[in-house]
Amino acid sequence: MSKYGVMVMGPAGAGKSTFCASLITHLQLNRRSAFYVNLDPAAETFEHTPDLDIKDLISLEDVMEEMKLGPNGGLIYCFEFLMENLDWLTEGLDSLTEEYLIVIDMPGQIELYTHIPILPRLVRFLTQPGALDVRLCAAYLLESTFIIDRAKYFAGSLSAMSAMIMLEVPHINILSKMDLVKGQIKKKELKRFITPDTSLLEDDPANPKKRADVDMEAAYSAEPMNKDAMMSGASFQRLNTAVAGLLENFSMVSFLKLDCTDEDSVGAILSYIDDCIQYHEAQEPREMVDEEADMEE
Ligand SMILES: Nc1nc2c(ncn2[C@@H]2O[C@H](COP(=O)(O)OP(=O)(O)OP(=O)(O)O)[C@@H](O)[C@H]2O)c(=O)[nH]1
Ligand SMILES: [Mg+2]
Repeated sequence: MSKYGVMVMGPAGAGKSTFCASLITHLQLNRRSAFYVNLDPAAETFEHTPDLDIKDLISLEDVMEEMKLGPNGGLIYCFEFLMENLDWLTEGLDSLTEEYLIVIDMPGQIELYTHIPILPRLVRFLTQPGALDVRLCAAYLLESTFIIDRAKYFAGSLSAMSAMIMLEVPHINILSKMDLVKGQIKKKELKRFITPDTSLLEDDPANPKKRADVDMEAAYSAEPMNKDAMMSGASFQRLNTAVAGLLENFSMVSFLKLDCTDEDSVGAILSYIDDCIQYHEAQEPREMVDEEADMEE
């Protein structure tokens, strides 16, 4: 019997835990079963108490103190420890039926999603047929305020693509906190950020080529004079163009929009997740389940 789940990932502060909480509330309101797994050993407060919490296995505080590690090294240590104690996950998840949506809240350290091979191993373990066999969807959150700074938006999109390629499970990318940009940017303009491509750099306000008030000779001259100039200099623009071109060529990243304060928005994302993992195909018709329960009584 398969299980169904979503792994919520993304950089620090992207809104992962808030999304997990809104998703669980939405599932509960719709009479669906959720199982909340917290894999962030640094998380302290929760809107919904986790059903399974990595802190019961290992504490980041203890690791930092005993191993003399900083928060990032400590987190990697915690994940390595988790990988050596996967029975803990098996025991926690084994009895779940296909009715449940397992919601996994991940930490925000970007190292986890880029160059350390722990996550692919964890995902392979969770999805392994014949074992836990979780049909897993990865949801990668990026904060929508990033779109104001094109360079940040492309860097974030690149990390989303890197996670996508690394994990090899159905994947959705989400621009979170849409309520923060809705009033500030026109709808038509917002639409352009659904799929990252090089055209977004053509009218980048930070691109000196596009700014009449910038002395072009100076902007493209050899050495930047200060940090701001460095972030808008010619080599930086070339780098951004290359990154944007890469994203366009791969044509893998596109974003769904999420506003956690809006129930419909959370519901729409849940529909995408359900489709990705074919959740509904595995469910018995609800009426039949209810009837059977009535007959047994
Ligand atoms: N306006 C608005 N704020 C949000 C939204 N989602 C999250 N936030 C805020 O963003 C901040 C970070 O949210 P979290 O959910 O803790 O983010 P996270 O990705 O879990 O953070 P880490 O676990 O530390 O990486 C909090 O102050 C939230 O209240 C949203 O949809 N709209
Ligand atoms: Mg969090």
